[in-house]
Amino acid sequence: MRVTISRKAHFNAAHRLYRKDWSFEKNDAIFGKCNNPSFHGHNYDLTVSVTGAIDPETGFVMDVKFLADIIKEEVEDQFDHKNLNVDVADFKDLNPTAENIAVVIWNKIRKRIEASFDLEVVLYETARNFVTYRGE
Ligand SMILES: Nc1nc2c(c(=O)[nH]1)N=C([C@H](O)[C@H](O)COP(=O)(O)OP(=O)(O)OP(=O)(O)O)CN2
Ligand SMILES: [Zn+2]
Repeated sequence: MRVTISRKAHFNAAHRLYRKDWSFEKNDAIFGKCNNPSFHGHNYDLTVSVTGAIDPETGFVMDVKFLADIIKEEVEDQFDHKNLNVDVADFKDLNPTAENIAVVIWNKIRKRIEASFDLEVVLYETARNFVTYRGE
C-alpha cells in the first residue's frame, strides 16, 4: 500500500523569458511580454508530493516537517524574492520557464529524498497556469 503526502509552499520571484543567442526581435516574437528586459514577477505556488509506504511504527509515509525543511532549504531560501535570471545559478544558462523551474525544483528535492519514494512537483506560475513534473 502506497500513500501520498503533500506539502504546499510559496515563493515570489522575478524572471525574464528569453534566449541569449536569439535577437531581441526573435525573443519578442516567441516570448512576447515575458521578454521584457526589465523583468516581471510572479507569486509562485508549489505543491510537493511524496508517495511511499506507511511506516507501521510511526504511521507516517514521511514526517511532513522533514519535507517542509527540505522545501525551505532547496526552494524558498534559494528562490524567494530573487531574480531567477540574475540571482540563481541554476538559471544562468536555462530559461526560467515554469517547466524548467519545476524540473530544477524536482531535481533539488529528489537528491534529498530516498529512492524508495516517488516525487511529484506541481508549480503554479499564475492562478491559471501550472505545470507538473514527476521525473519521467
Ligand atoms: N509553457 C509556458 N508558457 C508560458 C510561460 C511558461 O513558463 N511556460 N510563462 C509565461 C510568462 O511567464 C507570463 O508571465 C505568464 O503570465 P501571463 O501570460 O500574464 O499569464 P496569466 O495566466 O496570468 O495571463 P492571462 O492573460 O490572464 O491568461 C507565458 N507563457
Ligand atoms: Zn513570467
